[in-house]
Amino acid sequence: VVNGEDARPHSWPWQISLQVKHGSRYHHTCGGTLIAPRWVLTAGHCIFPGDVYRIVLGEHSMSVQEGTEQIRDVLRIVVHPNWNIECVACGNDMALLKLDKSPIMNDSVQTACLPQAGEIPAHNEPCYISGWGNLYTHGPMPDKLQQALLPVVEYSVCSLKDWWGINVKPTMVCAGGDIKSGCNGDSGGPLNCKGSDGKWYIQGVTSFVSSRTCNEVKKPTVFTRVSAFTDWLSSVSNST
Ligand SMILES: CC(C)c1ccc(NC(=O)[C@@H]2CCCN2C(=O)[C@H](CCCC[NH3+])NC(=O)C(F)(F)F)cc1
Repeated sequence: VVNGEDARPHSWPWQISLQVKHGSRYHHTCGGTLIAPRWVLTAGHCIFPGDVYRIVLGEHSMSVQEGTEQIRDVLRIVVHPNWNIECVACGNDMALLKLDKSPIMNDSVQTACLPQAGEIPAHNEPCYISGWGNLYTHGPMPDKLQQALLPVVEYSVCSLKDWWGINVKPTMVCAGGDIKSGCNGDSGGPLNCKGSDGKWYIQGVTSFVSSRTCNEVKKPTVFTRVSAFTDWLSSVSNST
């Protein structure tokens, strides 16, 4: 997250760290969201066949064992059938990970709310991106979970030719577009938007930013729009 701030610890209790095994050690590779006791939602582009993953829940500082961390193995990975790593502009950048067993739900680990099917976040709706992605392009990873307020940019603006043009689809959500943005390592994490009921809904899964610089003006962070995939999400997470 570029130009964000330390999140209050565990204030996004559905945020997870997806970690990949290299040799004998695991390291953070993507964010994700706990959407059901045994299911984590992340980005399709975070998943590489043959890699071994684990999920860390209740995390805040990567360097401090706070005692709130819970680690789970991944039993099954379901990447969206229409995700194509060669075409991030085509969308469908989503994957579901089934945990070997449910984490203990507490103040540091909770499931997130999913939006209604077809619900479109309004222009300028205040949403927060959260993640342990780079603090700036080619910059370091933060130790503590970061967050930044990214106002939603409606599709009619985000698809303008000097914005994302045809690279953005209606199955995506744009947010930000000035000095704050997601950055590499925030992939797969949530776009947290407060509903009129005061609850936080996951309206997006962090998908892409400008390949020139994470916080390029008129290149908002682009998210997979969760409300376009509610049928797929429930069909998979209700399967065995
Ligand atoms: C739509 C198309 C023109 C396009 C637009 C932007 C990009 N961005 C990028 O490639 C930049 C550079 C590093 C990774 N990256 C990204 O945007 C990667 C997804 C890459 C998937 C494709 N390989 N996502 C992230 O870094 C993010 F934002 F989710 F945290 C790639 C393709």
